[in-house]
Amino acid sequence: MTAHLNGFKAALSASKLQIGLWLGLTSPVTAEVCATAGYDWLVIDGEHAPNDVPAMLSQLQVLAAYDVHPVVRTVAGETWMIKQALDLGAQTVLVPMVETPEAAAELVRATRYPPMGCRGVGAALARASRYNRIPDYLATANDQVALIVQVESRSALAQVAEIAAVPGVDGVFIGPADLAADMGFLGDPSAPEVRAAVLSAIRAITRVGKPAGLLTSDRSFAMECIAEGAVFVAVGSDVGLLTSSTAALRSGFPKSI
Ligand SMILES: O=C(O)C(=O)C[C@H](O)[C@@H](O)CO
Repeated sequence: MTAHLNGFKAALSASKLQIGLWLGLTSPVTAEVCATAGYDWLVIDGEHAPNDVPAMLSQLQVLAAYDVHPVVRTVAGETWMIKQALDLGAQTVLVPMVETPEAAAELVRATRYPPMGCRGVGAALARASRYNRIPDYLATANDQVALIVQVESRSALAQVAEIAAVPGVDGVFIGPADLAADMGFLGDPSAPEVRAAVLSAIRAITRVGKPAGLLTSDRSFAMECIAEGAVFVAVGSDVGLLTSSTAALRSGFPKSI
């Protein structure tokens, strides 16, 4: 019996649309508020938000009570970072700035136990195995772990089909902000050239039978990407929602005299 099925991985494999939200506030309280809003996945962002290991752990613990899938984004694709995220209990890891199929293959190895990979065995101490209370954790972990790689440069985009096709890559996320920067549109992920590149990448990923994903807070572009075949689409962030709604609320009242 597999005690911890990765429903998100199964949904991606079945091309079942998954709508997500970015978590950058590092709070288990706000994570729990977001967990009851109806999203399918929530990204605990360790790349651009100060989500350190204790913060990741507390958010993973609160999210476990809800029907939402936590995804942990590591700062980079270092084997030790991935090992730490998986042992914390993340079943799906998102790794930024993946440039080549070879790099993707190394990341696959980092997420899987031998003989498929090189993930270090520490289940006896790890929340991932519920501290060894999941009897078949080691035997089933490789099948339940999901690796999502981020493609977010012109050079990576040129090899996106090859990256997507790497066995063990369970999804490819296109990063519009970094792709825009690399394309010369720093700060403008909505530039027509960037959007065209994102849509082209979605088609290429889908053609090799892998799920494509992205983050965009532009609803019309999100719907366009979904129509193009995107499967896992994050549509905003807790930070963005808080900054915009707090300002909007205040603007409805007279300025302080
Ligand atoms: O490049 C991107 O876009 C992403 O990878 C998502 C961003 O990093 C996210 O933090 C929003 O800025």
